[in-house]
Amino acid sequence: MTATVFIDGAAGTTGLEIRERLAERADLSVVTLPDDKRKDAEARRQALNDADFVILCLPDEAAREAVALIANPRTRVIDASSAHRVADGWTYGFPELGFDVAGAARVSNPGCYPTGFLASVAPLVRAGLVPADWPLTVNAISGYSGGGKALIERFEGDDSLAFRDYGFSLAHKHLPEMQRHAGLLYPPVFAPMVARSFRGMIVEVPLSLAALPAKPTRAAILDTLHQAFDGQPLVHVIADQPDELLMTTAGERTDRLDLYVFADKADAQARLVARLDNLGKGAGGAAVQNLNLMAGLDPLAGLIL
Ligand SMILES: NC(=O)C1=CN([C@@H]2O[C@H](COP(=O)(O)OP(=O)(O)OC[C@H]3O[C@@H](n4cnc5c(N)ncnc54)[C@H](OP(=O)(O)O)[C@@H]3O)[C@@H](O)[C@H]2O)C=CC1
Ligand SMILES: CC(=O)N[C@@H](CCC(=O)OP(=O)(O)O)C(=O)O
Repeated sequence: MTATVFIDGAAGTTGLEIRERLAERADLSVVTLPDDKRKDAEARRQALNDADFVILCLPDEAAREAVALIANPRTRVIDASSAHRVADGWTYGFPELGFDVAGAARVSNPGCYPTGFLASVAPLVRAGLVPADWPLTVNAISGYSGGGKALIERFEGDDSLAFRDYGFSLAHKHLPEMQRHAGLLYPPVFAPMVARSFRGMIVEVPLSLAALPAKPTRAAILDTLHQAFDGQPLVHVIADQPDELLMTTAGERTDRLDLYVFADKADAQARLVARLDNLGKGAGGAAVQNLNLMAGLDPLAGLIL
């Protein structure tokens, strides 16, 4: 019998992305609620407990409520929200970093910005090239779909809005997962921004190589990243150093995550740059990848490479 997958929050930005990736699948049966029932607690309780897998594409509070509604011990959960990313009993849904997603009953999808940050930084901390107490910073730019329906409406309802700089409280909700899963003593200083592009994301970590105790070269960093992601179909370590990286207003729909390492000729400074689609490996693509692994299906089914 094919496994059933209930998408809670299927009418939202991430929910729609997941539905599209699962639309042609014969190896899964997708369940969604009709519009007049999608926020009805009883209808959701039933769908949550009837499904083999549920994917939560909800705001954090609604995701916590959904988990509390599940009484069926066989129902396995993938939560796209930030409610459970450092919670006990949950597996962080980043299989390329060694988390055992396939065997997990509760999987929390990484945030979009942390996906880029962790891919660049976690292997370097694990290899001892960046010490756990190093004061890292992250500069990142997201397509406006990263803020869900509300931010899409804001950008698409106001042509004069070009760019948004935010996160000035220095308490962004992604900091705990960045710190925890990179193995850092301190959270990075995080400067997120939004551009007038529907989708797409660039996450950049500047590094003073000369100041680091291990004084790593660009070649050593590339080698560490290559080893970390060798054979991973979604994560690509790119040895080239292009002059520029561009985002278009529509953005590219992809589940790839591309990692670049830029450095000066003397290996004194570097910029680690991750490029992804916030709705791909940053959300919907990662959810489908994790679902494939948990259900023991073709790991790349439905993904956009
Ligand atoms: N957008 C992105 O790039 C990423 C998003 N995420 C996370 O995924 C989750 C969903 O985000 P996103 O799709 O962007 O958000 P959206 O606002 O686009 O969608 C959220 C959906 O949840 C619905 N909803 C809200 N409350 C309830 C409830 N109590 N019961 C049932 N449905 C409810 C909303 O209904 P209505 O349509 O009526 O508003 C909406 O359809 C969030 O936790 C977000 O942080 C994670 C990574 C990246
Ligand atoms: C552009 C924008 O507003 N982005 C969102 C994060 C989107 C996201 O990744 O959601 P998760 O936290 O569930 O991962 C923000 O900064 O709050």
